[in-house]
Amino acid sequence: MAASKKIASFRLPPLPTVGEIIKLYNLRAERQLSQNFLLDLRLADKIVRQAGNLCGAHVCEVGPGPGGLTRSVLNAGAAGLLAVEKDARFIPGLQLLAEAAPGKMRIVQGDILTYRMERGFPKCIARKWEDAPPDLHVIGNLPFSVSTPLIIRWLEEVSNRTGPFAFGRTRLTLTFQKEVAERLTAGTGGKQRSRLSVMAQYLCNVRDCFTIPGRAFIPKPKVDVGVVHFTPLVQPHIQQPFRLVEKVVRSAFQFRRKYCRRGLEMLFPETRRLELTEQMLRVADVDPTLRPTQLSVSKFGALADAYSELCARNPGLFRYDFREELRRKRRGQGSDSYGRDEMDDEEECC
Ligand SMILES: C[S@@+](CC[C@H](N)C(=O)[O-])C[C@H]1O[C@@H](n2cnc3c(N)ncnc32)[C@H](O)[C@@H]1O
Repeated sequence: MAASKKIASFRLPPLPTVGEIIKLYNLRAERQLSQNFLLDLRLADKIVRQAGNLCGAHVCEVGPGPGGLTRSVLNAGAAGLLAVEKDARFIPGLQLLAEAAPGKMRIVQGDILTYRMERGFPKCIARKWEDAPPDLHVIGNLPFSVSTPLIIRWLEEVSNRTGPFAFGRTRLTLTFQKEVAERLTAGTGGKQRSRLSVMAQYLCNVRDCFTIPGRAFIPKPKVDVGVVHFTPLVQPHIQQPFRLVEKVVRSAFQFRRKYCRRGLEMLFPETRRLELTEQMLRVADVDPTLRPTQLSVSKFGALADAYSELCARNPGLFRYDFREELRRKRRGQGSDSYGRDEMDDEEECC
């Protein structure tokens, strides 16, 4: 009890402000690296509060940059902070923070896309998947170009219980372009409902915490920023391998504004397309005239189960890729109108 109180009351000693650190080390934001810094420490505290109680917790901060969020994590009483930063220019400023919080902070200069987080924390903090989440949090304000591929990778790792999820149901608190945050949290029938909504929500409890206006960052990005919190579910809503679920969901959203049947057809080779699509929809009890945005996660679960059953009965079906078939057709017959129609209609839905 006394120990946790001591941790809770930790405050960083007086330090140069984030703005002063930026000046001191000449840390001009690199536009091509989409660097936008948060200087307002009250906002940084607000983001960090979304993670929950960090007293005595371990935290991996991705992309600490000049250290605004880093200060908030340390002041929230984290026992151990691992900061993974790609840009070497930020390391001296981060070292200043590490010295001000002795024994609490480690800095890794590296790329979060390749960093092996399993190795970053002591094994003793791991919890069983069914238990409460471990005292490990991932927090970050990353460039949008990194946060979207990263969340897709982390969702796959949730399903495989690897990476940060080798320790249990590790919680994530991350920033995204506002529109992506809305997609991640959009419910069935919602305007922003997309592939990303289904993939995130079948594996995690996803919470859209709040929006930060772009003007809060320096330099100001063109869009506002959404803070999203993820807690992996004990039992995913869909009990099929991640790659299979992704294939079904991706196909359904291929033609976002059309009946879901239209996209799902692309799971099957042309010769058996209508027959197998009809079978899948019947077994899954899904109305073929619903739009993909109108399908709930449980309907996607029924579709994934039905598709898995069909794959078990039709060897080689899972490997079928309609794009390959299109390419073959094009090579054989030149560019045919069927192929062009298919590709023109595709939409970016992630
Ligand atoms: C949008 S800035 C935010 C900086 C700081 N967290 C803040 O809120 O002020 C993104 C930071 O992530 C770093 N970064 C970008 N890509 C990264 C990657 N792949 N791995 C680790 N850090 C990365 C950038 O160098 C930069 O410091």
